[in-house]
Amino acid sequence: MTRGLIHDCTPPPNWPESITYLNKSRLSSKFPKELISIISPNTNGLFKPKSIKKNPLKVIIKQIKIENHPAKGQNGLFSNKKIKPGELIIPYLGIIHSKFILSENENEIQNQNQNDENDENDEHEKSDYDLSLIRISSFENKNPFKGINISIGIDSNKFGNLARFVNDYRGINDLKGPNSEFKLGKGENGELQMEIWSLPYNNNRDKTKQNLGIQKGEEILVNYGKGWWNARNSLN
Ligand SMILES: C[S@@+](CC[C@H](N)C(=O)[O-])C[C@H]1O[C@@H](n2cnc3c(N)ncnc32)[C@H](O)[C@@H]1O
Repeated sequence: MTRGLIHDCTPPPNWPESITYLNKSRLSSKFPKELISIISPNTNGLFKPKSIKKNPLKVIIKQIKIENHPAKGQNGLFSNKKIKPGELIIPYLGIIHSKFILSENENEIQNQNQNDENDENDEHEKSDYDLSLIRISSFENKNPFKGINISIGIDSNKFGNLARFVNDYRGINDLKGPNSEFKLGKGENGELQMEIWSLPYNNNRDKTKQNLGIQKGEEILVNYGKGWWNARNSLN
């Protein structure tokens, strides 16, 4: 039962009952207001993303039943229409959160912040649905917290949209590689957002082959990056 979950709008078919469906990202309740203008420079210190439109979406959630698929039994993101090379497939929505990474000489602040933020940081660090949005180094002019490095991420572990179901190509399409990629983009109100795009170039080993885009029924596959897999493998 979806008791207690307040979705932004009616979730798409096959949406899991325990996850809140979003049509725009939300800020974590602990997100510092000083950082809002960095992720949303045009909205006078407020975070006001527009809802994503349903109609242009060309992707669906499907449970994976393919025998030798490494994520068999889980869900994946699949195209239900042809997607051209270099096309925006879907923005990656979730909870936008921040983490202070303190410089060596800032121990005092580190201790002050530890109590309040540890629980939430832990939650996102353990999430398999957390992506980095932007990092701001301690000496950048736009950094309102001088001497502190800031990492802003987006986590769709408990709140998200279809994009949270994108799988990595490893073990699925090793020869061809990914057909899509994560790219930093901007929403309608100029807010930073992570997006999934079809690859604009030919990723096939055979470079004489033309990139025909993603065919109807194909799984959308990205490269999570070696760092993502190394961090998980070292935990096993
Ligand atoms: C962001 S989620 C992707 C959606 C997930 N399949 C689901 O149903 O919620 C990341 C998780 O998907 C699985 N996954 C994604 N790509 C994979 C791959 N190439 N091989 C094995 N598992 C994969 C892993 O369990 C990983 O922790």
